[in-house]
Amino acid sequence: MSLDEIDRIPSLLPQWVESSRQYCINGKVASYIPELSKAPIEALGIHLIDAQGHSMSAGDSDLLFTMQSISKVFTLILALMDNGEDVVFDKVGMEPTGDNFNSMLKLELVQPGIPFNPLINAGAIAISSLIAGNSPIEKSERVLNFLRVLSNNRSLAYDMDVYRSESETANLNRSMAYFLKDNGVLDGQVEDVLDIYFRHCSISVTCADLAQMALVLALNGKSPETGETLIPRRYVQIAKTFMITCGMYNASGEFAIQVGLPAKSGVSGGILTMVPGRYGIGIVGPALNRKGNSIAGVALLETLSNEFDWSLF
Ligand SMILES: NC(=O)CC[C@H](N)C(=O)O
Repeated sequence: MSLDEIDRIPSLLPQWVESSRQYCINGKVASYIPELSKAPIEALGIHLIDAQGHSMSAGDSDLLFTMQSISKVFTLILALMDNGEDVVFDKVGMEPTGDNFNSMLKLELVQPGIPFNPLINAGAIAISSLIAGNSPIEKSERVLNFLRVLSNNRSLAYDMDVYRSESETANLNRSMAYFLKDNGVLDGQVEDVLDIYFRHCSISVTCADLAQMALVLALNGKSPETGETLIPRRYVQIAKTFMITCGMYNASGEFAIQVGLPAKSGVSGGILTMVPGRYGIGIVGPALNRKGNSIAGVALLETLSNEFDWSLF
């Protein structure tokens, strides 16, 4: 951390959170998964950890929320570690869609059945079928354990209410999964694959958990505590590239211009981002903008990135 930042972040962060919080009223909490609609619309929290383990937080950083699409970054990494690049990129592409995360439009239009990338729902469902394990339960446990290691939090667990709520209402994801199965993209039973997907989306975290996971990516896969390699550098590179090109849905270009950091958002209002080599950052703000990203969270990141010149570009 540069001296300037050490001095300024802790004192400025609370006021930046409060000024960004005012955008919440222009956003909407997701409700297509009924349980998510219970989230507090005015909440905004942030947690930052630097490479030396110093942490800072402000606002509602203790709020628990589900990872949702943020988990897709880590199932991609685990699928790469389990199968290698050739197998994974046989099932999913490497390109942004420009469409909504749950769109089916290009699934049939371009290369039938092959999702454009692993961060849209269709791509992440295909990735769920590539997680190694002898049973759907074992596969889900491997994902949860991987995230427990990366977050350095052994008690990470599912939010079963959100899990059930999504599982009961996921007609669109179900239809995509059956379409993928029909095109030979999914291995195994469709419902088993969907169960793995719903479970990893419903892993419950705080901003500190996201910041810790992000810090591992910021350090190119190394544990901040022990220096041990938790993820091969090549797979971190792939994940970070997808975060830049597709991590903020079809607002990824705008986010790259305004903030310029690899990031992944989720429909519960979480954002995981990092300043490579320096910080892991976790944010929550359940009020979403029209593209589905945390409206206040994006505003807060724009302020931070501009103040400290964090853009990679
Ligand atoms: N954008 C998201 O976070 C979407 C994840 C959510 N579980 C879904 O499939 O719809």
